[in-house]
Amino acid sequence: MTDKLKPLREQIDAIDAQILALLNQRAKVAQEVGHVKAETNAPVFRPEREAQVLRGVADRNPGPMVATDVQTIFREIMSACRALEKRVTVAYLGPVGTFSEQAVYQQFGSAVEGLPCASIDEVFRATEAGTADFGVVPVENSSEGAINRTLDLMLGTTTLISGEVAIAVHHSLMTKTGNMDGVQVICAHSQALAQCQVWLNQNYPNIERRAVASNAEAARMAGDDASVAAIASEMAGTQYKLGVVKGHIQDDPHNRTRFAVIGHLQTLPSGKDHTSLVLAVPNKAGAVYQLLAPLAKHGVSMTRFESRPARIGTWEYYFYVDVDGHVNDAAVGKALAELKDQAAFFKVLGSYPVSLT
Ligand SMILES: O=C(O)C(=O)C[C@]1(C(=O)O)C=C[C@@H](O)C=C1
Repeated sequence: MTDKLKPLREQIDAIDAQILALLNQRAKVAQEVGHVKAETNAPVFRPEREAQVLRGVADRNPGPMVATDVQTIFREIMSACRALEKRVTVAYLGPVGTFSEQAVYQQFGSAVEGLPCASIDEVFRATEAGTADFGVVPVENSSEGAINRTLDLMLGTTTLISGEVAIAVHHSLMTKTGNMDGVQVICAHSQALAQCQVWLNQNYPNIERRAVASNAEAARMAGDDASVAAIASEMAGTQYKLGVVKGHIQDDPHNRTRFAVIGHLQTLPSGKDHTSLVLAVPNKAGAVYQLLAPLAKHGVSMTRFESRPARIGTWEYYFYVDVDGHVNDAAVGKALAELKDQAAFFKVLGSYPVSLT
């Protein structure tokens, strides 16, 4: 056995030496890129370029490595190279261990400075003020729909959406002991309680449920008190030394949350982009139908349509619309110019590469 392993391990050692040399060769080039950017004050993080590199390696991957694993490795390589240029700071809805934090690493890799914030409002404030270079905020969940606070804050922010990232959201029921003995309350963010309600009704109908600021906060509370069970990610459970009572308790096994990366960067076209807009129309019959006509006219597909009350006491709404393409694309540009002419309110939230996941 060991006789057979030895030459194979020698091969792996030799390949690793080549990988290491190549990684550092790449890092030196990235440092040069960093110097060029510093001279012109150009942005270090370029989401469109990173998306193109990640799509490219998946397209060219000969196997047997799985394309998504190759992307994970290259995301980390770019993250480490980027950190040699500048380590970007990214604000997110904390504390440590939230799905928002997971989204930060999914988008930026691990060579990044995470800045946990107490609320979505604070993520916007930190990014607007420049305390953080970017912010990551939840936009919608596949089971529960829009994250209304994020939509409301998008209206008035000076930041732009420069990227999007979607992650699978798997909830676990966890306690200090790994069992439910003596548990009096199940804590989680209201979204997580809603995403697990069928399972909770079936399994623990008589235990009180309490909404808290975040799932990670619930995990922290459970770590302090054996009468509290938390619904959170296993990552948060590890953080607060919890045992898993039951994993994957979300009602939808394909539960996902999409996050927006906000910042001051106008992302360039990557070849596969989305553009987000907010619109309002005068309150009259057929107005919404007419409003969207320019999209059809110029062959621009709408990928999302969401409405929010304008909160001015009348039955008026803001419409959040995502379309395929980038504002710099001719068809999107023409459609948006016509939309703008008709709308009572019009704001482009940003154009950015379509999420890889
Ligand atoms: O191409 C660039 O602009 C780089 O800075 C290099 C690099 C990379 O490592 O490939 C790093 C950071 C950017 O976000 C994009 C790509």
